[in-house]
Amino acid sequence: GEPTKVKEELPIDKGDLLKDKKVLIVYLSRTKNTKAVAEIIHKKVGGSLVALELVTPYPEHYQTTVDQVAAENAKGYLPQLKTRIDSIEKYDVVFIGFPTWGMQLPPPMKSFLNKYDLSGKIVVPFNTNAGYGIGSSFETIKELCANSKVLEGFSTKGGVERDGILFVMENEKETQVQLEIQNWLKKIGLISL
Ligand SMILES: Cc1cc2nc3c(=O)[nH]c(=O)nc-3n(C[C@H](O)[C@H](O)[C@H](O)COP(=O)(O)O)c2cc1C
Repeated sequence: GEPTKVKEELPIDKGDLLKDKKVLIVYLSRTKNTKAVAEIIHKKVGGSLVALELVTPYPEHYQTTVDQVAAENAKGYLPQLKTRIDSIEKYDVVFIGFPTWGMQLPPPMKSFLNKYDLSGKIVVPFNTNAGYGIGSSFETIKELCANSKVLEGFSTKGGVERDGILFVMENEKETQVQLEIQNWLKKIGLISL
């Protein structure tokens, strides 16, 4: 298949935890809210930005996708990833971004964490959701990254696809989320300004 697209950004003001560290930001996004959060983080910490893609994408139809995800979660099914990360071992800090799906970590992220060994790395979760929160997703990351240092994650309200509200990361919401991300990255020691 075609190679995975990786966007590169230079870091601006690395905090102590990021000095001499290589950053990877991997995210899953259907309606681009988590993607927008990933891009804000990328601007602030630099590194490589990668969108997680599947061999067989989920359907366009919302409820069909909800039902498929529920079935996959029930069976522990791990969908096959199209995305391949070149030499995961070279990264020290791995951001993991995803929407809440069925109050869980989405199956593609379970696939990612099953496929790539993040032992010894710093793992940083981030999330968007329809207002019902992160569910069990951050806990699942801790379980699947038992040998990583999992930092405090970031979560914000994104779209509500069920109600036809898709992308919301613009105007005042975008400005607000930029500020929240700035404060969060500072709090966990990844940026200094
Ligand atoms: C299959 C599916 C299941 C979802 N389940 C939940 C949920 O359990 N709780 C919640 O708050 N939002 C849920 N949502 C809404 C998304 O988490 C929310 O719209 C998010 O911002 C989407 O991120 P994205 O734009 O990066 O795809 C679900 C969305 C989809 C498509």
